[in-house]
Amino acid sequence: MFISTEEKQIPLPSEKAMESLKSSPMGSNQDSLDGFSPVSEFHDSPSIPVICTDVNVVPEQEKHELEQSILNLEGEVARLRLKGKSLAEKRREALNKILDIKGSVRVFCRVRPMLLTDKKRIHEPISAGSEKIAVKLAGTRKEFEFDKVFQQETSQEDVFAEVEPILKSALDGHNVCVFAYGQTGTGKTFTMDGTDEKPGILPRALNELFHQASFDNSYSLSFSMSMLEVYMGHVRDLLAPKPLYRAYEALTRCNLNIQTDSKGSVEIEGLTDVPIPDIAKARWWYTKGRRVRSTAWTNVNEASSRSHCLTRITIYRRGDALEAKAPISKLWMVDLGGSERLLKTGATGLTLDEGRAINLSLSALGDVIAALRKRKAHVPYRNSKLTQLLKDSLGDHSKVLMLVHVSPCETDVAETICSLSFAKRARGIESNRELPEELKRQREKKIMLLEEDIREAEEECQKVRNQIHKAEILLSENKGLFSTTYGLLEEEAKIPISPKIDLKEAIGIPQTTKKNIKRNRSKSQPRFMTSTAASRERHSAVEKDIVGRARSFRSVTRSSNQFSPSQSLSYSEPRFRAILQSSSRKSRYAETKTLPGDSPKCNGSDLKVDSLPRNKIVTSSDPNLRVTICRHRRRMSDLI
Ligand SMILES: Nc1ncnc2c1ncn2[C@@H]1O[C@H](COP(=O)(O)OP(=O)(O)OP(=O)(O)O)[C@@H](O)[C@H]1O
Repeated sequence: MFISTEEKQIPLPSEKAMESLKSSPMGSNQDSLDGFSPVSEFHDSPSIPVICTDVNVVPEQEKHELEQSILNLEGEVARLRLKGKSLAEKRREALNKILDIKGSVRVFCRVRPMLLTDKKRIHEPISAGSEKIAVKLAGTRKEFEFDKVFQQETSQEDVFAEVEPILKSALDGHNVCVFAYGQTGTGKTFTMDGTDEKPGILPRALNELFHQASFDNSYSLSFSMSMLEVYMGHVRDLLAPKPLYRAYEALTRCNLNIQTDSKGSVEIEGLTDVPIPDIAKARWWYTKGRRVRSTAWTNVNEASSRSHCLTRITIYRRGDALEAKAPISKLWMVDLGGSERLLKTGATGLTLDEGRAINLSLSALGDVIAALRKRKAHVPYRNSKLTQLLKDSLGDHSKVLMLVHVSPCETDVAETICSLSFAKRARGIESNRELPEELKRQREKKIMLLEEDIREAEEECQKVRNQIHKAEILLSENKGLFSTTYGLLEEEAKIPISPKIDLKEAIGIPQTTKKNIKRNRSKSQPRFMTSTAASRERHSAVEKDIVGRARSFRSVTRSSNQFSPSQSLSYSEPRFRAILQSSSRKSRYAETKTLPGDSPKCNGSDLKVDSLPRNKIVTSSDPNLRVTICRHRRRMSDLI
């Protein structure tokens, strides 16, 4: 018999048996085949030596080849994983280059659309382009430039599309901060949280993180979440369990200490950090945190716009080399307090203090970002709680994205100019020092090429992931096949007489007593087909030898990380052969499922096989197995 693979036709040992059978005096006669049992053990009759050799050695070859196929599939999975890792590295490098060109601090501006509640506009105070925004005030025109300007009609999807690369940086191990800054009512919360119909950056980012984690083959990514609020210079844990009775505990939870360890990593003492194993849990905790914030605001008469709300996602990974999960990065998403009160309010008392606190922290944040953008040696982190909290996420190797929100209303123009000036300062580029057009064009071209590289790497990565998935399915099926078939064979070796019968029991054939089995077996086979003590001994010696060699082969193969190209391609051959042989073996087992008194025979379909084109031959008489073989073949061809 033959099976066709992509590369060539492989003669299977059992085919030799069939051919030998035909050429033998017995094989030339159809009737004489009735006495031939494919499950025969060794038989010592010198008149039909070929049959004896084949039917006894084939199972060992099948076993060896199936084992080889498993090893090759394992090697293939390892090779594909390595390929995936190197593609991911390529993508990471390209993304890093883009972010380096664009700068580790990026500032976007979003103009809120007109609302029904807004006063009717008389003049258009704001005109926005893709990177520039101009504001008219009392006959003067001020122009501001940003990395990106989102006009009034920009959708949440489009905003998120620009934010997404920075999330990938977080997954790549960079600490990341995304800030929403602006006057109250300009859409900070809309951008960060959004609505159910139009989700904002935070829910989309959570989705994206879990989506990316589900793709990650080389590392097992996991996440945890914390939420806190900075109000009047105090740090409050938004996810802490309710401190119902202990006033002291409640107080300390409202004023957490910030520590920096020897490596410069920021620790917030006692801050609740909840694991988020899936998106549903993540959303649940996020909603809880938001609700606590709102409640607190109502209870203590504290406006959301007068505190900063920070959500921290810590990203962990457990890699091949890492036993314990280790945090790799922090992703901060910050809805900053509204800035207008700082300018407008002539408040006294608590309101004045709140205004001062916000004023101080926002200006401290502006100073830090400007220092980072200008790559100054000294960065003034210590000037506010907000910047202390974010110290390790605003420095070297971190990425910062500031989204400045402005109102389109004429009545808010003064506030708008203040916000845009803050953003310009954070951006650290004075108008008169803008890049020349030619340099800009070159940068854009380079970015486009790098983006193309990223796209290609991602597409390739996706293909590799699919291949890994398919190879893993095949591997687990092969392992299952191996353990069902040969696990039982090893068991059967312990029973000296009639070893095949236990296999029948194990594969679900109605049980019969050993006595019956012996009788049936002796009835079902001519005496010359049954194994002798000597042949059994020889069989077991051969088996031991093959198993020993397979094991030593396995250890050699496993020690090697990479398979040669020929191995990676040719694994399909033994794999098919093994499956086919296993199936033919199973079909032979099926034939042993004879009722007492029945004699096993080569049925007509078995004989027809030879008249079929060789590449169409499927040896199994078991329809389930035929399906399995076809499925395996399809998957293997998908893989290549
Ligand atoms: N891009 C937008 N598209 C549609 N509606 C928007 C947009 N931006 C803001 N809004 C609407 O404007 C109103 C104020 O927005 P939002 O509450 O997000 O402002 P804010 O800056 O967070 O205010 P605060 O500082 O008080 O929290 C909301 O009703 C919101 O739905």
